[in-house]
Amino acid sequence: MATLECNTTLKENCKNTITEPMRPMVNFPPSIWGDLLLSLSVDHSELHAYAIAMEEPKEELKRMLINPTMDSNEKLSLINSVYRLGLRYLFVEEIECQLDKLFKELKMDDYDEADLYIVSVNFKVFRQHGYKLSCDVFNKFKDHSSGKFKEYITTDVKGMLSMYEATQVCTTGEYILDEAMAFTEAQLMGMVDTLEGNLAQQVKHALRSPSHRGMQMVEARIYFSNYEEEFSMHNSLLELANAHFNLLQLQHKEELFIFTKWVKDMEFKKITPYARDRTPELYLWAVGIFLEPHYSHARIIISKMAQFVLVLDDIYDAYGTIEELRLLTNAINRWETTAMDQLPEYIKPLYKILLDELTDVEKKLPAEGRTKRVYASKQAFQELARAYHQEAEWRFSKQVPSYEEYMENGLITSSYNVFSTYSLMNMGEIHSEEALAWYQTHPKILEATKLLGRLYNDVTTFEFEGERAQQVESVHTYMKTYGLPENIAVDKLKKMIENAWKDINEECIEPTEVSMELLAPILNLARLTDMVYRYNDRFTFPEETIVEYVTVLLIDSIPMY
Ligand SMILES: CC(C)=CCC/C(C)=C/COP(=O)(O)OP(=O)(O)O
Ligand SMILES: [Mg+2]
Repeated sequence: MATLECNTTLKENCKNTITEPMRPMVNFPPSIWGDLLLSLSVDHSELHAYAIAMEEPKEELKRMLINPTMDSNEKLSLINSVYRLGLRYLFVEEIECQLDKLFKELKMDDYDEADLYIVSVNFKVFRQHGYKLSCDVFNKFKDHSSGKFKEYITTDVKGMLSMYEATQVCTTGEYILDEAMAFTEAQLMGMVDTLEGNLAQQVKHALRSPSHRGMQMVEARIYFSNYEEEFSMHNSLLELANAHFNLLQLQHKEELFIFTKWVKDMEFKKITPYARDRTPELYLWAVGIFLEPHYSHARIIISKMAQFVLVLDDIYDAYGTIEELRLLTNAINRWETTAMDQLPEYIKPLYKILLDELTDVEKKLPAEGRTKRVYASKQAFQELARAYHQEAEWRFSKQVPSYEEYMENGLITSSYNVFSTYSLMNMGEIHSEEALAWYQTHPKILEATKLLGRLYNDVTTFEFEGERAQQVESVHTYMKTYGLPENIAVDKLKKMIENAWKDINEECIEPTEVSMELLAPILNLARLTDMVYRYNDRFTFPEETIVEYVTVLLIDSIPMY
């Protein structure tokens, strides 16, 4: 566990500080990776071999997807597998065209004879691709005299698992889905220890992380192992998914190497020894936002931004004195090399890297409308620094703000404005104009994702951060503002997290404000939040889950079939 300690002898490091610094210093657990990451190497002939291995099965799959004679349930199940294996981006047009057709032709009585599994898969597939199939399709599984779900479905484990997965795409006011989520979750939890084989693995994983809320690449890897019987009869899908996973892994490995080398060359360990050392974990964050090979440049940028967010977060709430933080905020607001003179010695190198690197990122932005994009990117960092600083002022003056005041600031300290800005600005020429205009309207999906990020982080970490946070987090501000005990406040905030998910889901239903390609990085940020904060702060304490994910996603390949 990280421990909290104060250090009173660092005056010599902070020449501009007049008073004796009392630092809220935290000993974060060290990185477990050692030099392994710098020994990662990629054989380009292997990359090429996987790309070749994908060609034929990809064409075969296109033919299958547009095959007019395939049964509609079978087709939707195939599209489900394609989605879950992280392959959707390869078949966007074919899938859209098929779903359009199937959705238009759909009649509610088509589902009269369908079982729970089929209804649930169809429902999830339509919703995840933006088609609002009514939740009334689940009415027939309810006994209307008792108002409860029919008893017989509890014996259909596969159906209940599928229903549980389907409820994750629900939107506001769909009460039957709220009930179904609670019902299936309780049923599955009650029986998980009695299950065997793949089904046991599937249920265990879904309860740990439902697929709609999971990180796509993790979900794809798990689906590949646990759901073989759902897709392996389509040989081409099996071959494609196998080669695709390994291809992505090699590419991601190479990018991780580049990012790791940058972190080392910039000497972050030396200049920010107080901060968490989380190189592959940060890179995983970037893979979570963008999975596709063509977003390689964006992934590297996101990783670097995450490194800056991480060290800024730790300097603002785990190391800096309030005087130092005032100077730092002021310098970030000025955003010019000469502002460095006003900074304590130990912060100078960090400030210089931040300015240099962001200037470099800006130079690589598409030329058209660059000025506006540069402004938005810089603003995002300046706003973040001001918000971190505001939190620090509250803490240092032992002032607990109202919940509303805290959250107005807390949406910014979620840091998701930085991630979404840099994601949207670096998706290439085609998207950047549309992205910027949309982003400036404060889209609901982004606001909901920021809320989710702030609340999930606080609800999960307030106990650990207790002393250091000085109650400047959502749980205590909510308790104080509304005069509630801790358990009730936590329940209310958890409800808000669920509501935020509903808003996010709603924003992904047609007609959407922008294309799914622009919504995806924001939806993926919400998914990453779920992955990191569902049970504990897996970012600060990565040893349980994140280490496992880094290993399966970036180190171990899947043997070729
Ligand atoms: C979202 C990502 C990947 C950002 C980089 C790392 C980071 C700042 C994690 C949250 O830390 P925290 O739990 O200390 O946040 P806070 O101090 O805001 O509670
Ligand atoms: Mg922090």
